[in-house]
Amino acid sequence: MDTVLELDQVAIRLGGREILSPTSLNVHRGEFVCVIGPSGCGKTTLLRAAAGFFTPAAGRVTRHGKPVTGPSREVAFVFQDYGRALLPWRTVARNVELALEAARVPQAERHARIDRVLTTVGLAAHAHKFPSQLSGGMQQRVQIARCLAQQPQLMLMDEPFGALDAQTRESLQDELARLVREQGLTVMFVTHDLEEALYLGDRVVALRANPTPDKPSLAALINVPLAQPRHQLTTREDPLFLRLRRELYQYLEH
Ligand SMILES: Nc1ncnc2c1ncn2[C@@H]1O[C@H](COP(=O)(O)OP(=O)(O)OP(=O)(O)O)[C@@H](O)[C@H]1O
Repeated sequence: MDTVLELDQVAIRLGGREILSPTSLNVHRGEFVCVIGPSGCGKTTLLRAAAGFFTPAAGRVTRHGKPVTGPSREVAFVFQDYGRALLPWRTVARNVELALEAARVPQAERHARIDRVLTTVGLAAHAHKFPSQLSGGMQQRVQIARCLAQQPQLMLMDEPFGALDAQTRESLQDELARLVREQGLTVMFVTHDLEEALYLGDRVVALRANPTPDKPSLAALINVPLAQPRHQLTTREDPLFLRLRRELYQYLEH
């Protein structure tokens, strides 16, 4: 199996406190791994360590077998706060273009690439609008389009749908799942919503807050062998979904 990301006994200390106790985890190509856990348990910290934003106090992070020493253009980050992630004075197309500018893609190739990713997320007709003219869900799709334009090896998503209403959240979940299937994306996705993690993930990592030597950060790592494509009604009613939900709930409680 092609391992994109490997965390080997990674510990993170911040402000003199061990936020993440030694944690090991592999993410394979084309895999969707969700990270859940109570507020403050270190989900974002784990994602940032994977992105190379933090130097681990112990252990090592490797991508395709090479040590991660800092941020890379091969990794795209999607933030919950789309309002701050997008530049309000740039149109949708020009916001997507930021990724191509950073990658020094020649001007002549940019238009076609922008058009392609905006079509992928259903925003081709809105290319010339400004973020303030779009709904929250559409703005989040612009952020996702910008990441796709980057053609990353790994997409790190930090509660990307946390600020959206329930209906928009469900349609974006399905859109993201489709993109991942069609484009073979590799995703690490943080959420505090256990059901969202099970609905989207091939595997779910559960972290616990306040780790101790006998209760480390990694509370559980479970496989989610639910059939693809998933469906908002039938998947969530599937007895396996309900059993895994109960299992994860118990891990997080204790
Ligand atoms: N730069 C930093 N310096 C010191 N402490 C930090 C820093 N960044 C995060 N922390 C602390 O690390 C802990 C974990 O934070 P993190 O944001 O990773 O948690 P989380 O699980 O993503 O939380 P939430 O679900 O609330 O977003 C928190 O107690 C936080 O206060």
